[in-house]
Amino acid sequence: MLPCRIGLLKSILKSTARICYCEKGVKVAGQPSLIFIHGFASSKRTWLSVIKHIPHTYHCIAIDLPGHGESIGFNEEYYIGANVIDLLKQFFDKLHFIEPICLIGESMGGSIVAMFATKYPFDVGIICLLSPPPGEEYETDLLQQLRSGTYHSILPETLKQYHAAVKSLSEKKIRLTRLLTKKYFKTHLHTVNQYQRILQIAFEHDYPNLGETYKQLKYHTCPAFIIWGREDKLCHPAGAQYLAKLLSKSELIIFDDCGHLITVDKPEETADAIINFLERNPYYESRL
Ligand SMILES: CCCCCCCC/C=C\CCCCCCCC(=O)OC(CO)CO
Repeated sequence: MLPCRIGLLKSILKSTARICYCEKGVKVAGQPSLIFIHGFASSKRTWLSVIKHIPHTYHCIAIDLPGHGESIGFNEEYYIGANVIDLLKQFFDKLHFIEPICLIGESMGGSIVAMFATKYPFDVGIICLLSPPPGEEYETDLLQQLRSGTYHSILPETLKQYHAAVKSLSEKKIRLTRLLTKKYFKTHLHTVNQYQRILQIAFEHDYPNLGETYKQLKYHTCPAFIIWGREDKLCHPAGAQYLAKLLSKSELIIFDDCGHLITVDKPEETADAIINFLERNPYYESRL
């Protein structure tokens, strides 16, 4: 089991921010720490299924983003990408990593990884992007629907919407027991308004600039690993090729029988693929 810690930050903004995180292993000289960033309306918990397959010799940290999981004490300013990036920078500085980090982000977390890498290139040694929203050029119907303000496909509020959401985001035959469903409605329903705000702000501020953000990545020389699910209905799989072309040292893997939720559909395969990529891209190369 991963111990949970709270990193208390005197924030750049008025309020005090707390980033809650889980940690496995210790920092190792010559090896990047792996930092996992979850997607929208998710939390560090989604990574546990992946991290349990990462060898103990690696240092892993999974964080809760502002407004998510057990990270608390935020105001709306923290839902603006630039502020999230600076908050993460402060947080990483406090942890005193010995090497440039390996940043791994799923979905919206992947966009955050891309934004972080463009703003603080020297802090980052390797990036892994798991089906990030590829920007307006590659928009799916589902994403268009979200952008126009209909959120139930990822923020279900009724039992029917909940079943439909799970079905469209994952290829796994998840047996929705009453316990699982009850848990969702207990933990999520009261935060629906907050999540809606996060989406509104993201679509207003950062989403329109995603194309530009990804384009800036082409000046980035760190190795980049892109992972996608062939059956992704939310973030278009064409985004995989698009990003792979933009990034100079990139590699791409597309999982069959895999929807948008890669950490649900292919947790072990994801861990294995990331470790394999890291071992084929030794840390010293990323400094060149
Ligand atoms: C904390 C505030 C961060 C603000 C920074 C925003 C930067 C990104 C800009 C726009 C993203 C729009 C979101 C598109 C849908 C994401 C789908 C997604 O994450 O899927 C989840 C399941 O819900 C998978 O785990």
